[in-house]
Amino acid sequence: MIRQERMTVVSQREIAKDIFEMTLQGQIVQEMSPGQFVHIRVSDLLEPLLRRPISIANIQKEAEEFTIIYRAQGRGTKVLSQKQVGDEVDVLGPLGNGFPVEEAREGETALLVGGGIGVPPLYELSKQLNAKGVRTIHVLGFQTEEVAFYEEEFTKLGETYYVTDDGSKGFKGFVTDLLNELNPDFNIFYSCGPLPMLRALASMYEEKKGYLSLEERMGCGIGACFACICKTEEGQEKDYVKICSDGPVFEKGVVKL
Ligand SMILES: Cc1cc2nc3c(=O)[nH]c(=O)nc-3n(C[C@H](O)[C@H](O)[C@H](O)COP(=O)(O)OP(=O)(O)OC[C@H]3O[C@@H](n4cnc5c(N)ncnc54)[C@H](O)[C@@H]3O)c2cc1C
Ligand code: FES
Repeated sequence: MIRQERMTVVSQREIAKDIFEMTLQGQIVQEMSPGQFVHIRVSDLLEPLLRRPISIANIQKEAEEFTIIYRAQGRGTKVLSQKQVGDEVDVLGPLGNGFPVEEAREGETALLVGGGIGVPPLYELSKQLNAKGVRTIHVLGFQTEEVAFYEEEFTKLGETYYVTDDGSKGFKGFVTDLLNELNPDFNIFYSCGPLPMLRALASMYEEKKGYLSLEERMGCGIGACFACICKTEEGQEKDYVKICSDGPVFEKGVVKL
């Protein structure tokens, strides 16, 4: 069930250049699953008015806490990065349909491919896959070393590779270049990141089962304003989907990339 709650900031730290990790406490954590997102009103003032959509990166139900990882780039996310421990934040969520963890079976291998600020939702996904006995391989792409994060966290969960545009950390190039070299053996893939990366993966692994999380500019976040519509591939039930309420995660082949 979608709810609006004033959640309390329990930690906030900069984990890479302009990349912040914020943990919030509140009751809606109980409803969260990997790949879903929250819609955050960053200020009680009139400006900035629109909420910002941010993925759920880590869920700790017992403590009623969840974590987001976000890049402070524009007006809204910069305001968010100034919040202090004890401040309250207006959160709407959890929103959307997340990654189907049940599609990977115990003993199978899942390939998780992330790019930039598409990496955060893969962390909770990997935790839940590992908890049910699925082996995970993580391939994480960033522009440079200074904006890369969570190496220790992902490495604890499975085989982890970093890829940077300039080679400052790990492999130099695109995640697809590394995947061509690695040629990993896996049963299913999950991915979140920039559209060109998702497009390249979908055509590279045409014969595999895969799920892609899409990012689109959003208004309401709950399916009411049509700000986030995308065309579907031919043969689909609907001609378009709303990323916020039908997604953000779709099976490969549903949305025209
Ligand atoms: C489902 C979903 C999950 C996301 N998860 C994350 C995450 O985990 N971490 C993270 O850093 N970012 C994430 N993003 C992107 C994030 O929402 C934007 O970077 C952020 O809204 C930009 O706001 P701003 O205040 O920095 O920029 P501004 O330029 O001030 O934003 C102006 C307006 O444009 C919208 N906007 C700008 N860029 C984007 C974008 N790329 N996607 C959607 N709306 C945008 C904002 O929501 C706002 O309404 C996600 C986006 C979506 C749709
Ligand atoms: S953001 Fe309003 S319909 Fe998706």
